[in-house]
Amino acid sequence: MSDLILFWHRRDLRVSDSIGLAQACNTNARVIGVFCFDRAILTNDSVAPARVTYLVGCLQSLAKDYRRAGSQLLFVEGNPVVKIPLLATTLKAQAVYWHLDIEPYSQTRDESIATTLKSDGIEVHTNWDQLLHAPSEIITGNKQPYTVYTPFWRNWNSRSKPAPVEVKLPPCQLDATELTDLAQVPTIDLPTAKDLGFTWENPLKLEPGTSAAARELAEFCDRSICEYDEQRNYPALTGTSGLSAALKFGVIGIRTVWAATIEAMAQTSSDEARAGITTWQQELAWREFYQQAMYHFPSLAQGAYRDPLKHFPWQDDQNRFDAWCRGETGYPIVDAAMRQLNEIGWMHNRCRMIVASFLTKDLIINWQWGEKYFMQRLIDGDLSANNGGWQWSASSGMDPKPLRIFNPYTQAQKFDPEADYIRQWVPELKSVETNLILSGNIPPLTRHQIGYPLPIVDHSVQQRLFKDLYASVKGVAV
Ligand SMILES: Cc1cc2nc3c(=O)[nH]c(=O)nc-3n(C[C@H](O)[C@H](O)[C@H](O)COP(=O)(O)OP(=O)(O)OC[C@H]3O[C@@H](n4cnc5c(N)ncnc54)[C@H](O)[C@@H]3O)c2cc1C
Repeated sequence: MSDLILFWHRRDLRVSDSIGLAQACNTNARVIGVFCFDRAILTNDSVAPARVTYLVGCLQSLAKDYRRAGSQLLFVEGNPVVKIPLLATTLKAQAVYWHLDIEPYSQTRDESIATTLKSDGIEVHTNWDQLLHAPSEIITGNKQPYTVYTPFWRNWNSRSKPAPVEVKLPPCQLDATELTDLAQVPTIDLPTAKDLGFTWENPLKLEPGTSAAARELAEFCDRSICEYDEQRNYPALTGTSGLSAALKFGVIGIRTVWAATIEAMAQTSSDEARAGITTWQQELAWREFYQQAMYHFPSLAQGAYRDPLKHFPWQDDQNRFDAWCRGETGYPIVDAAMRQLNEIGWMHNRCRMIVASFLTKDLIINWQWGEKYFMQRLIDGDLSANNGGWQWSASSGMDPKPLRIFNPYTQAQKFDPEADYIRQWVPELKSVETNLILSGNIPPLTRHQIGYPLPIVDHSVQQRLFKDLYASVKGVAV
């Protein structure tokens, strides 16, 4: 055994505020980082080019941070179950450190790797890092996981939160023998997204790397955290943080993010501002709620949580689905949102709820089709948040209000009252009067002239049909 520790990066692409990396660096050992391009993840059909492009950019920035500290980040490619133990044994590492994850795939993979490493006499050190509270920490009085958000939030919010962790990454260079041995693994140069088979030509919603994420957080705290309560629902405004991709890949530590909210709170005495900050903290709690749900109920990843929706007679019309994907349903707010997703790989939360309700309740298409399409497009695509959002919208998930049907017209009237967002993403509607766009009463001739489709379904008819189908599976009228 050498005095070398490997820190395996996964959803923690940073060298600051990192619990495991701080622990590794506090030993007297040498520490280097490793990232594995997992072929199983990269070749499944739910990968978004924008997400891979962001990931590669973040890895570039992480490698730079290692170099700046006089250390290094290694890259390997293949099956981590094979590659991580192979790298550790080749370098005769004394230990491998990593952060725990809630996803079923990651847990199975990690168990297998831990078993191999231990049988090779290599220590394994793991910590929870991506959550403010580990899944087992926030449980009901009966020691059960929460299945309803509000009591989860009360419990979660009542607990003190850990402060950001200081990391002192020491310089570490591999010696000549270690460098020669690496050829047996082998390590690779950091590939581009194109090398990995993904092309994303449009600008990214968020610049990759820790500095950009820190800047975005600071700007959000200056610009809009205090007005978050009023602004977060208006997609034409920049009223949200835009940090979702950074949080998904751990480009910023969750403790750092929380500390920023506490600081913002300390700097204001206005009740409205405090309400805005609290509402944003509640979004961070939603993120943790869905992660702990996935951890405790991994079958969520496979399908509906609620019984009535487990065998729902979805209509699954491929042509309607394709029109939804392209943003050509004839419903302006739905089309604007889907085109935003297709063009920038991100969609505003209000619009995610609108298009998800439209797909499931108006087109009566299985929510899992939408869940997958989102994963194929989103820069922030994340199993637990995406699955939670889709199950919430489909009324199949952990939510006490079972049937929620959004009216796309009233949603647009309320949240895009000047149709600015709609016109931004559906330019054919630029010269159409606002009230016609918002009410859906754009005359068929105008639609024809500007090349904008007729509505592919009638909202009131479909809403009735959905309710009838729901009543038939539930056995009660709705
Ligand atoms: C159908 C549907 C699918 C979704 N899919 C994803 C997804 O794949 N990945 C993802 O990160 N979020 C997803 N969300 C949640 C939410 O839409 C995004 O987190 C948010 O729009 C990201 O923008 P922001 O960073 O500006 O958010 P902000 O409003 O600034 O919120 C701050 C952070 O809190 C977290 N957050 C906010 N809302 C939620 C929520 N409802 N559930 C879980 N976490 C939340 C995110 O990490 C977000 O970055 C989905 C929501 C719905 C309704």
